[in-house]
Amino acid sequence: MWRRVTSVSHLTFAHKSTVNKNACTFKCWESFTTEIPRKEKTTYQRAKTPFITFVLGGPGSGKGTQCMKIVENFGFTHLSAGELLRREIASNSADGIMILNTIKEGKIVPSELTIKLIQKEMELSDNYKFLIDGFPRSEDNRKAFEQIFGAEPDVVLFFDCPEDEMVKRVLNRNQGRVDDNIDTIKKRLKVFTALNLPVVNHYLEKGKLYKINGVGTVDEIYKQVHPVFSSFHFEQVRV
Ligand SMILES: Nc1ncnc2c1ncn2[C@@H]1O[C@H](COP(=O)(O)OP(=O)(O)O)[C@@H](O)[C@H]1O
Ligand SMILES: Nc1ccn([C@@H]2O[C@H](COP(=O)(O)OP(=O)(O)O)[C@@H](O)[C@H]2O)c(=O)n1
Ligand SMILES: [Mg+2]
Repeated sequence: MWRRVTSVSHLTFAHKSTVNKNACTFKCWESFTTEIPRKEKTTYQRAKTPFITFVLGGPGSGKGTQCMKIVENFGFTHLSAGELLRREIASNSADGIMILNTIKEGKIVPSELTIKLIQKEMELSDNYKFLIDGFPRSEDNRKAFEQIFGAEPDVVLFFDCPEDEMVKRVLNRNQGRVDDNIDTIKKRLKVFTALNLPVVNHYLEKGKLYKINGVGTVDEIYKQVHPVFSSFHFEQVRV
């Protein structure tokens, strides 16, 4: 039996907060003690602390595609920073035009704005497992997240893919995105090398980085991803 907990600011990130312990609140679920604890329930479920995965990689490296498989298998909530920004453009918000121009130029939207959108989605969610896809894309993104959330990610996935493969995939993506053209992709690749790789190196040094070879079929790549999450002993949604 499950009951909903509406205010859990006292639980949030308390175990790993270094900056701002009460910065963010979440909804989550708590089990009654009358239920016999099942063996596979994890420390994370019992502690009810958010489990945060950052999903990094260049444009077209396969982040979104692999996130869908992680959601299917492990029940994560997928938050794509790019999707949240595109949704903001579509809603004609005050920042819409600035976001659109930034995306067309392949540049990075101000961190506080992107983090506000991520934070809102996390607060609306009843889940505690989050995939934050396409974030942080710069050291500024990373530092602002740590400052605002008072926490670091539990896992950082990095999809390593050669530029020519990424360009090919983006140009074939066919989702009507304003940035899926050769001019923007060239700019995005430069921004990726200059701003995103330092973030990758940061997490490598911290021992949190799982580097995945992003070349191969979707299933071949997922075979490398799956053990990362199995090792945390989440209940699998689907085998
Ligand atoms: N392993 C793969 N091999 C070939 N194409 C892929 C692979 N993974 C994803 N794609 C395709 O490449 C494009 C970019 O993938 P996507 O998941 O959107 O990447 P990202 O989110 O990193 O930009 C999509 O059209 C997707 O269907
Ligand atoms: N943290 C982020 C993520 C995306 N973005 C913007 O959104 C664009 C598209 O991001 P995305 O994650 O959807 O792109 P893909 O890597 O999926 O192709 C980026 O090129 C940036 O302009 C950002 O400014 N900051
Ligand atoms: Mg994507």
